[in-house]
Amino acid sequence: MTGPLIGVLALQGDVREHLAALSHCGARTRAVRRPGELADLDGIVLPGGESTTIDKLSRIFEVREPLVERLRAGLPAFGSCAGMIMLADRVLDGGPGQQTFGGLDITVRRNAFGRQVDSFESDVDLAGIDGGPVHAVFIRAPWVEEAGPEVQVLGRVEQSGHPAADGRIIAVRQGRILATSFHPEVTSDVRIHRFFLDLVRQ
Ligand SMILES: NC(=O)CC[C@H](N)C(=O)O
Repeated sequence: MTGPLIGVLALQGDVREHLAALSHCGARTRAVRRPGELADLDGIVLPGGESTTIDKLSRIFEVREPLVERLRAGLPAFGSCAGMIMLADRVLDGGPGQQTFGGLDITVRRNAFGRQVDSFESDVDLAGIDGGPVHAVFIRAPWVEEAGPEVQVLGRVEQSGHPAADGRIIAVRQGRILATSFHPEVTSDVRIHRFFLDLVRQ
């Protein structure tokens, strides 16, 4: 049996880390830069990086429109950090003219944790992820400020040592779209990638 074919949008960001985690979990992978590379994908990962840059490059590479269409048509997707921003229908504190691909009925706030807690790590319990909390790495991360009725909240920051961060939504799922504020791809814990592959196979 061959694994599902998962693309990683490879315009900017931590593409290699996602490719490695997906391969480790048995997926076939493809770095995606051009529209034609979307054709036969079973799912796509939008990496962490810089959402304003990914937005601009997606238009320059003319991959934005076909990707938005595939997402609307139900292509399963997982976005981490900047990838979460790209999947959000609404962004607060976006760059000038910043656009997203959309797909998740959420409002995200960019760089939400602010200067005091710019980057931090915290153990978080996530619904649907067995085997104990996930060690979450946040790097100038967004949080989910509002989530629509179809969105399942999978996790929040708890007891991080940063009162301003505690209680904030940092992992969500809507149908077969998954997003985390943090970067599972920079740790050796592949449970979230496995969870995504289970969504793809559903
Ligand atoms: N680590 C990240 O992906 C940071 C996201 C970045 N702050 C953005 O706005 O896109």
